[in-house]
Amino acid sequence: MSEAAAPDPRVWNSGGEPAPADTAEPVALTALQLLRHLDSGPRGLTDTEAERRLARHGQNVLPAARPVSLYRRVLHSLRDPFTAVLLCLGLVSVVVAAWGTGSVILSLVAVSCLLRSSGEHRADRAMAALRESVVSTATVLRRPDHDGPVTGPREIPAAELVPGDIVRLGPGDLVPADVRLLRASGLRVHEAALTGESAPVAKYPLDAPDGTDIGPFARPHVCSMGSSVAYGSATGVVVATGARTCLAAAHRTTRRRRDSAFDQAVHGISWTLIRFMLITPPLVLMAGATLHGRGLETLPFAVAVAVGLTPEMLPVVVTTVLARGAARLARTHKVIVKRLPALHDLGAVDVLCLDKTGTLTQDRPVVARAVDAEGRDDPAVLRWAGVNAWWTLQLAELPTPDALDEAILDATGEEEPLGWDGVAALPYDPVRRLATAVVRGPGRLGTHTLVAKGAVENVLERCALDDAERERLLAMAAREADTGARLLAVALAERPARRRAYTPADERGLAFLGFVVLRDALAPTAAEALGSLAEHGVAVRILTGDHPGTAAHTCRELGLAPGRVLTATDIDRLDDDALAEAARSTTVFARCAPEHKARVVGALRAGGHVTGFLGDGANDVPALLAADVGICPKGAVDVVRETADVVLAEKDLAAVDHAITAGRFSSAGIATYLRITLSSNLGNVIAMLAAALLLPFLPMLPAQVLVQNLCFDAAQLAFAFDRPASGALRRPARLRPRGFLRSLTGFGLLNATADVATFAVLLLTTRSATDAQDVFHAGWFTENLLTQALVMIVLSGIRSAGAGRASSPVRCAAGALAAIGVLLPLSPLGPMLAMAPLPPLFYLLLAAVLAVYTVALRAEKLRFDRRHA
Ligand SMILES: Nc1ncnc2c1ncn2[C@@H]1O[C@H](COP(=O)(O)OP(=O)(O)OP(=O)(O)O)[C@@H](O)[C@H]1O
Repeated sequence: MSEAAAPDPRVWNSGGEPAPADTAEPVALTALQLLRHLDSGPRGLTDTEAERRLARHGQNVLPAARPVSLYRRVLHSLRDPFTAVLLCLGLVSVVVAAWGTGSVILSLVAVSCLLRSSGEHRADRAMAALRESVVSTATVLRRPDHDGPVTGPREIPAAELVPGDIVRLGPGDLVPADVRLLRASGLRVHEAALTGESAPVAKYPLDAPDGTDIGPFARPHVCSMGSSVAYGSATGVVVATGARTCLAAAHRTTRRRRDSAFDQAVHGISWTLIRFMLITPPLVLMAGATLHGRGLETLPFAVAVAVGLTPEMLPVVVTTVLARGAARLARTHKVIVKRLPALHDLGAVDVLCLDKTGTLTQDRPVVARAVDAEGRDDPAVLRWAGVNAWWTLQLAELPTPDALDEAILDATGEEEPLGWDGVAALPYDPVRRLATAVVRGPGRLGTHTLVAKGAVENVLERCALDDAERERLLAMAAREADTGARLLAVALAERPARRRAYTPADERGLAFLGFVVLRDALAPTAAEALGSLAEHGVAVRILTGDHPGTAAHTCRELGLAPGRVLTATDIDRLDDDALAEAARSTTVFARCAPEHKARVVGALRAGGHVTGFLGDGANDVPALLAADVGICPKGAVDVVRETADVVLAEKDLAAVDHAITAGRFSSAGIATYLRITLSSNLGNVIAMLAAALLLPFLPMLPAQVLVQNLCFDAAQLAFAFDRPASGALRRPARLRPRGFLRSLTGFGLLNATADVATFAVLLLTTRSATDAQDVFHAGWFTENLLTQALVMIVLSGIRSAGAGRASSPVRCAAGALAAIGVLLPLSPLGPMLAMAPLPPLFYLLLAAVLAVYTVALRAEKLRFDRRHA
């Protein structure tokens, strides 16, 4: 194809720019005209042509999905609330000509921005590399050059699609670009990410659409990038890719999530501190003016005290701890965390929702027998189930057999049900829990036979039966299910042949035929993993589409008491509050459609639980989005992998248990860092304010406060490389801002008391010195750094609830901090920072203060551990 004849890039630009006036609106083209317009055909593009189009149109990725440059990242990090406040304080210092304070604060901002952005950049690159291993693919028809034979559909990375490509869509596929439908079979797509509509929407081909502008996402014959196939299948032609899709034009992303538990915690802590930081300078100024008649000259000190409260390294430590935890998890257990904060949320999970099939069982069902309405073996029931499975798959645009269909086809042992021709199919749909094939028998041209198979309740309610007989059959099925069997009901109906399309409304008045009974063995690691999750304080909820009896039996076999099982009908009867209450004590929820799973997850979250959800089917997407952490196996359908936060190599509960433990280690690392930093900072600020009120001179000069801050910040980086304490954490680790900040008060007050005691020692030992102020400053500097080193050593074992010692990076950093604290005032730098050497008696008395402080700190730590055990 010549460049001139290349498809008009605006061909589907319906999200924004109007179509050019001199061309027909492509929306209104017939399918054939559109194929011609795109210079494509039903057999797809040639490989060479596809390559040329890829070079011309670029990769099929949304602009937002492109990597962020380091430069943009630095700019972005200035938007962090701490950095913004520091920046303001630095600028205020410059405005009042406090050059020293201003330049130290601004360099602090620069260093923390650089460290944070380079850390995030590295973490993102590592995450991108991990994500590549779970890249989305598309099923495309391409033909070799020079009219060679068609090679059949093949999988290519979705990013390589070009306009004119012919794609096939099946259940669970992400719609990889904007696609005009050419053929479809029972297709319904989820468009929640585009339109907010949670129910799946029917899509079907229109040969000659009327071109009325009904909005980019409302056209029934077009599937937009960002939607996903709920069920059914289709073949279509790609009309727009990447930045030219309606999704890109509408400036939306495919997923919008609420703040996770982690984001909420960090925001909560940050904003409380920022409020303190903002009220500190006016307080110091007012106190200085009232008590000592000081004016604006106190401002640099006031600013330095506010800076002293900031955990500047928070973003750096958080990013590094989470990125290292995620990398370790990928290396050791092949678990990929796609969103870093999800690692913390994993550690906080206290309820894990699972589906049954494939998680507790192997999802390798085998047919045990087929029985008629009286419970007698009847091979005809299996044969009809085979006809249904064969033709629903054959008539799908993209056949995606599930394990039940495969088991039935294996059991019938026939390549093709002889003599039966497929007429139409209503593919399996998890809401109707039914699949129907319409077939024509040998020599029966005037008759169509509807063969329905599906969940017992759903098939029986479509059968022409009196209530007593229906009840009898339901009870018979329940007895089988109570033995752990999975059941499919099969029913038939004969109808006069017709050309009109079949719809679910035709699945009425069926004649019940019998049940196919299947068995699915337990997953080998499930029982052990359930035990381990229970030991780690994680409650499990089973949300399954299967029969309540089958689900309860499976749980019992795995040692999980099922209690009273709630079904979808029960869930529908409960309002949100009642469901939240019921979800606290119910373990098994059966016959769940996708929205029931999402409602139960939502109810658990509303009840204050941090909830994880493990699923792999397209019907699990709403629940994955509703959960704090969505988990799926690598083999899950595209839309699930795209939606989930955590991807496992296999659907293995043991891997989830490992991931939860890894999340707890990371959260514990961050909490330890915050606890140590904030309690020291809080203690220092309280003591500094007290001293500023009582002393006739400033207790520390602004430059001294800032140098001390810099040293402490640098030492804090060691927490990013802290090794997790040995022994898994036994409880969910969630950062709760209020409780967390409250828990600091004890440590903060102890620190302030040690400071004030030193203050007394200093007054005692330096009263007669000629350079009393410089000696005082040096003494306090030394004591501050020594107490901070002590806090690092004593409190870093806190994460393991009593056990464990500070890891070596933390011990080295604490040692360096202590050395600087003692040596700096004695070094040539001392006089430059207005510090003078201290008398030996001071060191002696300081040692006594520190000894008492250590004992008190250990006692408070024990009390803390006991309270949190
Ligand atoms: N291909 C199919 N054809 C007909 N009926 C089916 C088919 N697949 C599943 N069903 C019926 O629908 C029910 C629900 O299936 P669904 O896939 O929602 O859940 P599940 O696989 O049973 O359990 P889980 O939710 O634990 O994975 C099944 O128990 C079965 O009765």
